[in-house]
Amino acid sequence: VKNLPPGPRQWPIIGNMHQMAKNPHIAAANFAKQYGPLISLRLGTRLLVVASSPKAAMEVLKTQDRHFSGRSIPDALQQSFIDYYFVWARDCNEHWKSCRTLCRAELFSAKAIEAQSNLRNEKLAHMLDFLNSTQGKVVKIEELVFTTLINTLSNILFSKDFLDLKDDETAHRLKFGLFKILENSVTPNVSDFFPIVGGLDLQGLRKDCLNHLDELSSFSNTIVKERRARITNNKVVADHEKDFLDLLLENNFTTSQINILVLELCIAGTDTVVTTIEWAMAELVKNKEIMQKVQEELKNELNKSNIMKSDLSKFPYFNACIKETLRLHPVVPVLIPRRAIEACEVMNYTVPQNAQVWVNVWAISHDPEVWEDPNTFNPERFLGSNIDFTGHDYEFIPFGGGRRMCPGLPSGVKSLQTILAPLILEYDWALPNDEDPTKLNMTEKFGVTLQREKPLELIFTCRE
Ligand code: HEM
Repeated sequence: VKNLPPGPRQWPIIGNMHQMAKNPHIAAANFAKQYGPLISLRLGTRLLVVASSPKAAMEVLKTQDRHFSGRSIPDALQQSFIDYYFVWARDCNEHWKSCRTLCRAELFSAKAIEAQSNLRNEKLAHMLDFLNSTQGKVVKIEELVFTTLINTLSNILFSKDFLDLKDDETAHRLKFGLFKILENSVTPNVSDFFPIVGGLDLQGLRKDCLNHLDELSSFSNTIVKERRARITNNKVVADHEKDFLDLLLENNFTTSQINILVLELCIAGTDTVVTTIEWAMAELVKNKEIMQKVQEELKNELNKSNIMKSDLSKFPYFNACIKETLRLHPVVPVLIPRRAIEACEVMNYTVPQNAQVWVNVWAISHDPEVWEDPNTFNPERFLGSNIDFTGHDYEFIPFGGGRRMCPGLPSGVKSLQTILAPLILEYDWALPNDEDPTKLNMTEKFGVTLQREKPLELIFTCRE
């Protein structure tokens, strides 16, 4: 193809694979410094185009949104039976559209979020009770938050808890399974780079995914079957008692379609929020003055008895801390890769059909030409600023933008606010073994979600 975006020299057969191995978001950011905001790289037979400036991001997510609305299904998810399709892994087809429309109306609209608030508060109260009973002990933040989120979600979907806070083992199994599906689908896979060997599944990722998909489907399978039986027995449920499962059944979703959508929501809606909360808490432990400031802001108006009923979006500094966490630690660092469904022109270059396209949110967030002192956690930068993550300010796009933007944004933000606020207001946090917070290790580990290399552990003490 003529007129491709510029990029580093490509080696025979492997192209640039060896240069992108460990931290591809950082490698791509470094190439962008050398070759410009739109670059091309080759990973085996696959062409990868990376957008790394607000303008290039706008071209991908707005100007050419339709052209870049495709996804490539990772080989690990190419299962032989077609019912196993993840909405995020598919092109914008009819099923994708109906899932998004239904989710938007029934899970993520302002009305839906309001209707979920009692449930959310109930699960939050369980979390705080659990913390009160483990005072002085080391708590793994990811497990605590994961169980709380999964139970909130499973109640919204099915009116049932999936997990028990005291049952580490099942929580661990579920979390591990969800994580493995996600990890397998982004692990560099020879089958993706050289489709000619795809059928061989040389790394066994496809098989491993299938095993986890099967195991995890069993969590929802039984529930779906019971519900179908109830409907067949003509048990009438009042509209206000219907949950998301009732709606899916009314909309003629098959059991496999339901299983996969549930899994999808669990994968997309837990890891992202858990990781962001971990980063936010790590930054607040590390930056004592910021923590004091946000505590003061919340303390002025909130206490144990009114916190669950309050509108948490009205606390500017608290929300600036959330935004700054999403800026400095964008949890989906290169968005979910897009695929060009047709060739198109971007910034005077040609992006051929089927090229994979990344928007390097991490690079934009860490670019000193876009953000002053970009590596410092400084919530103040968002005070008095209109910049928001709604997908229109291309310097700050942690939820992506355009037609494939994260549909779960309202729910994700609500979870971040409702989980963080009581933890900040009601507890003092300390690191285990009297570790010095200013020296807390902040190393990242690349994946679909940019996690902490070392999971965060804290000891909570109730504040008076
Ligand atoms: C801090 C929280 C979250 C962040 C930062 C986040 C970020 C993202 C990003 C960057 C994308 C890709 C967008 C693109 O390609 O332009 C995405 C897609 C998606 N997210 Fe989220 N997300 C979060 C929470 C959630 C929640 C709570 C749910 C649901 C319960 C969810 C469901 C989805 C789904 C289904 C997609 C795929 C959309 C599609 O392909 O059309 N996310 N998210």
